[in-house]
Amino acid sequence: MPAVPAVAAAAPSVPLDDTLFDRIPRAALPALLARMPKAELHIHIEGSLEPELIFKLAQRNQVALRYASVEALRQAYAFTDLQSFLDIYYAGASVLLQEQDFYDMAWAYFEKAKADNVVHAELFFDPQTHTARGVAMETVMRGLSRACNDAHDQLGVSGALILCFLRHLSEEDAFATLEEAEPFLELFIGVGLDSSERGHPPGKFERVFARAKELGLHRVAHAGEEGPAAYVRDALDLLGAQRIDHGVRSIDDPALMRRLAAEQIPLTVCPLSNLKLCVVGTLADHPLPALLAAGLVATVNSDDPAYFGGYLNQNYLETFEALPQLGPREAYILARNSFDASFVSDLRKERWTEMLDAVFVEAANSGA
Ligand code: HPA
Ligand SMILES: [Zn+2]
Repeated sequence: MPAVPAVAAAAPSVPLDDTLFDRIPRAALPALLARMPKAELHIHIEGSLEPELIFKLAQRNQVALRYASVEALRQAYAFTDLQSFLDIYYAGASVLLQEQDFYDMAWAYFEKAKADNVVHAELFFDPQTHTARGVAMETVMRGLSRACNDAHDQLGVSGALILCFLRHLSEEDAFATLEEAEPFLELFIGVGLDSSERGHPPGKFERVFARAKELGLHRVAHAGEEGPAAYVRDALDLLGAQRIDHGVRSIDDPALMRRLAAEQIPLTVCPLSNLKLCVVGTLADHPLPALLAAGLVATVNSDDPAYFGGYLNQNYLETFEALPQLGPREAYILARNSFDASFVSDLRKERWTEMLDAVFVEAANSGA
């Protein structure tokens, strides 16, 4: 018996007939990847803070930085693991103080998302990083949600917010954060779990995730990025996670792979992040093709694009360039998966799928 199920059982239906993908030459892939509509489901909004904006906000708010210039800061972006990145990421976020700062950061992201033909983004934010510095929960919430509203109205990109608990902090701190966020329940759609994974298993947050469920919130969790496949199973069983962020270490556990495929649990995979944080040695070694071949609902995302070398289209482009197993069919499936795995209505998913189908039919008919 094969270790994992075949792809056909779980893959989304494809437009028209399957030969459509064969009519699209590989040379047309970069333009197609860029042009196709897509959703982004794993982006830490604080990780979209570009060095230029960090310096601008530092000046505006009179915050001292450890780096003398934009160039010096950028040069520090050489990471050996998750923690080496997180240290710089939290330092960068220290310039965010006013509602307008959070707005400016999120608006800058939405402009990049629009350019990448992202139709919908579900943004993680880390309130504890800000409330610990004396910034009010309301300041964070209002700035980010105003940017989401304006992105919808002015750019036609929809956005939703997911509040992440920092897993290196205590359960008590997470509970206090959720309580502080309760007056703003209409401004965010779910909770997540991020920060240092090793030594902080999902079980630590079982009760706070149960409370989030009671409040009617969606639940996602980072698991299996640096931590073991067992953390993915714990995120499902103990936290009731509806999506797994990263999850690439699931590849080590055939039984878990079968479960993820059977239950169609989406994984929000971030290839450039995995490369920059040394989760994989090269993109050519990335498990994305194996995850897709096993019938998992894998998606491509940027994680912390200002730190990891690119926004969403750059992730697609570099990943497809490095992995010849990925072609037009996989591009279609990844975009479809991004819609299917999002927390929106079936009607909206259908609309985006029709747009996606039209782009692929046109690419097949023009042979380019
Ligand atoms: O990739 C990540 N992993 C965990 N926590 C994070 N916080 C921002 N990015 C990440
Ligand atoms: Zn992440």
